[in-house]
Parts: sequence; structure tokens; C-alpha cells
Amino acid sequence: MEIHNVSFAYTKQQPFIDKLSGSIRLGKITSIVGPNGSGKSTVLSLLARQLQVQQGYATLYKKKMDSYSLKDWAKQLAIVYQENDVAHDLTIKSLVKYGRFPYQSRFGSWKKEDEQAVEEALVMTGLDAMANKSLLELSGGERQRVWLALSLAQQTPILLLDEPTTYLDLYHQFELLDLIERLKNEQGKTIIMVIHDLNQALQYSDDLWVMKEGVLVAAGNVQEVLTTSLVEDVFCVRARIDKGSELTKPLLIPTGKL
Ligand SMILES: Nc1ncnc2c1ncn2[C@@H]1O[C@H](COP(=O)(O)OP(=O)(O)OP(=O)(O)O)[C@@H](O)[C@H]1O
Repeated sequence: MEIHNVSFAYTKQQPFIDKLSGSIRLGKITSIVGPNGSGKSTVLSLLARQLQVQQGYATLYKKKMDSYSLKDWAKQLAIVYQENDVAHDLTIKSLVKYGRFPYQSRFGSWKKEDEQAVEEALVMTGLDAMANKSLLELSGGERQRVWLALSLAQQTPILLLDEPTTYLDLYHQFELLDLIERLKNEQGKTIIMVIHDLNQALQYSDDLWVMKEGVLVAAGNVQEVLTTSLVEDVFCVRARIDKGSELTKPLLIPTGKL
């Protein structure tokens, strides 16, 4: 996936995202990090076509993003936001079924493969045993898993996740990140996720995009990009990096504000 000089403005003044260019490696996990308000979610929304690119363009398999119909785009790419509104009287399964929407023809019926995709998504997210529960009965973290299940039922090769671990306790954060890693390793999915925890980014991603004030200031292999001087420049935080061993990944240790 390639992004060429993409610009976007929320207001008529200066573009907020100004001529952003970069590539996303397919079949890899790319984490987008950066301070609050730096444009991470905006970039996800532009790729999901929830916001419209105003200048420049993005391509997938060398074909321009805009030349895919919205329905075809929804077969390529699913997005899970951090916060979602929903009519609460739905059951988990009935919400996850909406992931099959791009595959339904106007008068089409619900097919065996639709049912199978929903079941698989429920099993993968550990929601199968409670599939008939109402969303009202769920905790914030459980509800977050339902949204992930919905996007998995969509069976797209690309998954965009906006702060997927935010509402989860530490155990469930690692459980979800392990699931994301499995989706990459076993199904070859491309994952693009916004994440605040730099150590989780270090542990789980292949590539890192670093945003600051709407600009992509660094991109590339996560271990090469995430240096102490970058953390100082972008986050205004002092840090040191424990290089780890053959068995362990590096660890970033923040030591205070600059
Ligand atoms: N709908 C909107 N209308 C106007 N401005 C917006 C809108 N959504 C976001 N912004 C502004 O765009 C900027 C970037 O927001 P964005 O949500 O992309 O940042 P972020 O890096 O994801 O932040 P965070 O880490 O706080 O979630 C912010 O200054 C924000 O106030």
C-alpha cells in the first residue's frame, strides 16, 4: 500500500495532514505512534475512506484507493475504532453479522460462508460462548472485542485498529496483541494500528510510523526508528533503551519529562 503526498484539512486554513507519503508493507504489523492530536486517527480514517483525501492519493495493489467502490474497499480493509456507539439491545452475534454486509447482494440471502465467517470471528475473539448475550451486559473491554470480531467477520486482508488495547486490562492487552500477531502469522493479514504504549509497539510491530503535528516524521523498521533521541524530539520525554537479549525484545524505559 502506497501513500503519495496526501493532504487533508478539517478546516479551511492550513492542511493538517500536509503531503504525507509512505508505504505500508503488506502482511506486516505497522504501528502508528505520536503525541495526542498528532494525526494518527486522522490517517486511519483517511485510509478507511471515512474522511476524504483532499490532495494526493493512496494505492493498494498499485490501484488507486478511490477507484475501488466503497463496497469493494470494505472487502479489502476493516477498521475498529476506539469508541463505538451502538443500539444496545443487540446481541453480540447479531452485531458481528454486520461484518458480512459487503458480501450481501441487494436481495441476497445469508449464506453458509457468511455463517462460517461469523462463527470463526466469534471463536477467534473468545466470544463464541456468549454470542447470544446482549451488548448491554458487557464490560468496555468485552465490547471492544465484539467490534474486533465484527471486523474479522468482514474477512479483509487489511485491518486498521485505533488504540485496540485502551479499555483492556494488562492480561487482555497481551491476549489481544497475541491475537493480532496470530492474524498476521497465520492468515497473512496486514495490520495498521494506532498505539500509545511504545513497548507494545516495539514488541509487536514490524514497522513504525511516527507522527508529529500532522507530519510523518519517521518511518521504517521499529527497532531502527525508535531511538532515545526520537522519543526526546517527538514526545519530549527522556528515555533509555535496554537492548534485550536473543530471547527478549528491547525495552524502552522512560525516565521523565525533558
Ligand atoms: N472532526 C474533527 N473536526 C475538527 N478537528 C478535528 C476533528 N477530528 C480531529 N480533529 C483535530 O485534528 C487533530 C488530530 O486529531 P487525531 O484524532 O487524528 O489525533 P491523534 O494523534 O489520533 O490523537 P490522540 O492520541 O489524542 O487520539 C487534533 O488537533 C484534533 O483536535
